[in-house]
Amino acid sequence: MYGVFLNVSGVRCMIVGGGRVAERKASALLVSGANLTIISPVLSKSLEAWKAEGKFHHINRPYQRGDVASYSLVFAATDDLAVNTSVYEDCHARGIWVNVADQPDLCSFYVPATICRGDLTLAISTNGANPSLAKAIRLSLEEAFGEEFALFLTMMRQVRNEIKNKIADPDERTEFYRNLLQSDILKDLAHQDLSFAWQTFATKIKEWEAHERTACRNSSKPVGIDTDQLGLSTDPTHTQ
Ligand SMILES: C[C@@]1(CC(=O)O)C2=NC(=C\c3[nH]c(c(CCC(=O)O)c3CC(=O)O)Cc3[nH]c(c(CC(=O)O)c3CCC(=O)O)/C=C3\N/C(=C\2)[C@@H](CCC(=O)O)[C@]3(C)CC(=O)O)/[C@H]1CCC(=O)O
Ligand SMILES: NC(=O)c1ccc[n+]([C@@H]2O[C@H](COP(=O)([O-])OP(=O)(O)OC[C@H]3O[C@@H](n4cnc5c(N)ncnc54)[C@H](O)[C@@H]3O)[C@@H](O)[C@H]2O)c1
Repeated sequence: MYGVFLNVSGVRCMIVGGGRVAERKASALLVSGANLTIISPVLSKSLEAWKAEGKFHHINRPYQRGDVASYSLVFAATDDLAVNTSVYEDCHARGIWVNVADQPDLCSFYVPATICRGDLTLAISTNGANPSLAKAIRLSLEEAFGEEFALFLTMMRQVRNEIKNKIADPDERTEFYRNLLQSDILKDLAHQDLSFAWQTFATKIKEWEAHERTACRNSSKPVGIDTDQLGLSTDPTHTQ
């Protein structure tokens, strides 16, 4: 399997079926900004509520052959094997990417269990072998990856260009980020302490600049962050 993240914002997506599985797929698609249509004679309670809020277009009848024609991404999620197979055949004939809830062999893609923290997305797949394991791993990782990662990425987005300009060499940048992640910055953010986090960031930039000046004065030394010289431990449990 080849993992990708799809930009479905505004993309015409269709779900055939309106039960529990359709609801789970719809929820993730709507959060991602998909232009969603659901074909089903019956909708679950949550889907009815989202419909009332105008979140998707509902075609209130059973699937008819060819309904998928103008869609880019399709999910067959009825409880009827024959209907799901027809949806697959219609998509396959038109080169449309299709997910078939009850037949992994017919899927052109699987939906992974996902954790979203702002710009961070973690996706877990078992290649269809055991979705329950994917869910269990998601639940355990959710504890380890809190909202601090969303805050961290918001910060990094803001300073990305500045850092690129300041630290032009890609290897040095990698070293800088590695070093930054060994600092207290994520702990600061876990306590929602943004000003501490920015201070930690500023300290790391100053340390890099000081090192850069030293490197320029002593041209026989290779340019790069020497964590020993800075007194920084490479032990990830070490805190500054
Ligand atoms: C990850 C997740 C994403 C999502 O759907 O959002 C997802 N299934 C989830 C949960 C889940 N699914 C099932 C159970 C009940 C326990 C069990 O039977 O195992 C539970 C657990 C629960 O509900 O607690 C039953 C089930 N699932 C499939 C079949 C058909 C078959 O295998 O034949 C059957 C048997 C139906 C039956 O026998 O009637 C097939 C697929 N399910 C996939 C994804 C794809 C493979 C993903 C991978 O690579 O691992 C794939 C191939 C197609 C697809 O749907 O994309 C989501 C967890 C979200 C989360 O909570 O994090
Ligand atoms: N992939 C997964 O993650 C996963 C998980 C659990 C179950 N399943 C399988 O997925 C299927 C759906 O499960 P569910 O729990 O959502 O079922 P469900 O009974 O809750 O919902 C089925 C839905 O399909 C609709 N439907 C039936 N015939 C239709 C037709 N001709 N056209 C359009 N809609 C039609 C029904 O109105 C209903 O809304 C089952 O076959 C189940 O075995 C897959």
